[in-house]
Amino acid sequence: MSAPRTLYDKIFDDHVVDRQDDGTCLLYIDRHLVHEVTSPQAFEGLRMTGRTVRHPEKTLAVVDHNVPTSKDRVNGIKNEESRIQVEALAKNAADFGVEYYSEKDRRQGIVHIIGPEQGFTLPGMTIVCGDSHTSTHGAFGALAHGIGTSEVEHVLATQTLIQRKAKNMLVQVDGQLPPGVGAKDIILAIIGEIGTAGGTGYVIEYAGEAIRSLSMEGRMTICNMSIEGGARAGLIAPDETTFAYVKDKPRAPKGAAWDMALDYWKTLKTDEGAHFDRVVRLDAAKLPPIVTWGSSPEDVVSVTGEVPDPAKIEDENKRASKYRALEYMGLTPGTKMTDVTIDRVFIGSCTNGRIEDLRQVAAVVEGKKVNPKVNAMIVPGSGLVKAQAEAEGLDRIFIEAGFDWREPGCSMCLAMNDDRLAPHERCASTSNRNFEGRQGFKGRTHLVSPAMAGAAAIAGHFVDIRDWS
Ligand SMILES: CC(C)[C@H](C(=O)O)[C@@H](O)C(=O)O
Ligand code: SF4
Repeated sequence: MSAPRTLYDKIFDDHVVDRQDDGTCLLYIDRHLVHEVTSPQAFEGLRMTGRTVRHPEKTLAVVDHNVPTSKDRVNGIKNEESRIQVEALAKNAADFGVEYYSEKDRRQGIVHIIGPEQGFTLPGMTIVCGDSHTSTHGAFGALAHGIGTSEVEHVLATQTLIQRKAKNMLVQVDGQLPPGVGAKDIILAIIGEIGTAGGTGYVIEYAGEAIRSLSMEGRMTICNMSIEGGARAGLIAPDETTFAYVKDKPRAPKGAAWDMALDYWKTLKTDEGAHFDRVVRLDAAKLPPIVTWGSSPEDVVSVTGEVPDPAKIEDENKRASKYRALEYMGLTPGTKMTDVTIDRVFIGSCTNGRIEDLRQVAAVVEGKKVNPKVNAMIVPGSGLVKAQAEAEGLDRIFIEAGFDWREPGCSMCLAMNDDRLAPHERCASTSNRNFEGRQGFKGRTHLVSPAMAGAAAIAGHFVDIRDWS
């Protein structure tokens, strides 16, 4: 009998092409997603050395970061820098024979949303993209992580990647979530617990009753933010929820191939007694809705709590950095989070731009009006999410409430396109990063769940969604 292995061990082992004595491995890569920001030099490198893309059919390219989210984008992208990057990807994809979704394609969207939608993301696979939130795809029990541009070139040319094995961490979330508390609150609570460096050197497997009860959308929200907890990848073992989501997706296996795939996918779980280098436990039943107060995703507080006082932090450097965060955010210790007013709301991103997220927002805002002091936008994560939302009439609910209903893209998750905060504007955002300047120069970001963002848009300040009616 071989030693019991974790899910991560199994997927890693199944993809090793070569292992050196020092532990350096060459891993086979099953799927490569490409976007416009981190691929131009990679394609240029291939061109300069006269190489081709080794497996174009295992590569999928899409524009997301730079595309405007306004309706008139079909008439061309006005911002020159953005247009150049978008045009470069279109050309590179055509030259190298890679399938490409342009901003005019209804399948276009954020790279981490379209992979799963197309069935390009499947359990047991190794998946890479020149983007840190590639960890999202781990929700399917795939080993998925971000890579740098030189690695993008390496994968394009060889369909392999040089890797060292990471350590195993188990995050066990037991119990059932209370009403109004969701996947976003779980992952913010985990990051609050382990810190943004807590996962460094690990691949995290999320397990436990609360994780099992989540939809694929919720699981993607969790795995998406693994990188914010310092881990390069997060994993959730595939189960019936996963298989039901994947079935009949355009690129999912069909017929006999489906049956064979399913037999394999069912083996993708951590063996009884497998070793984890670190175990973190959380009780879902005790979780409140969470809001970040600072400029790091670990700066979390319950919505019923107050802006914390850094004076209580022992470590001098940490204390100084939290004072700086307070100043940047324009907040005073002791202020109740529900007294913090907001100027903007951003609902979207690869963390929370999927159909279930939008349904949660609709349930909260239906029949209500966005606070007149708030500018609120909803950006579907993909063209297919948008079409689904419109088929369900969610767009009507949003528009009638006074939300701006946009075209798909990364949008205000990061200030790389026209959607951005003005200096000092305060935003309730469903995205994953609240770093200084992330949503615009001097912009102030508070990370929250979709339901909490919807409620904040109506109220004009943070509210405890558990009291919402
Ligand atoms: C632009 C890209 C390289 C970046 C990432 O890697 O994550 C972006 O998607 C982000 O969320 O900051
Ligand atoms: S939505 Fe945000 S986090 Fe996701 S890929 Fe785009 S910029 Fe990165």
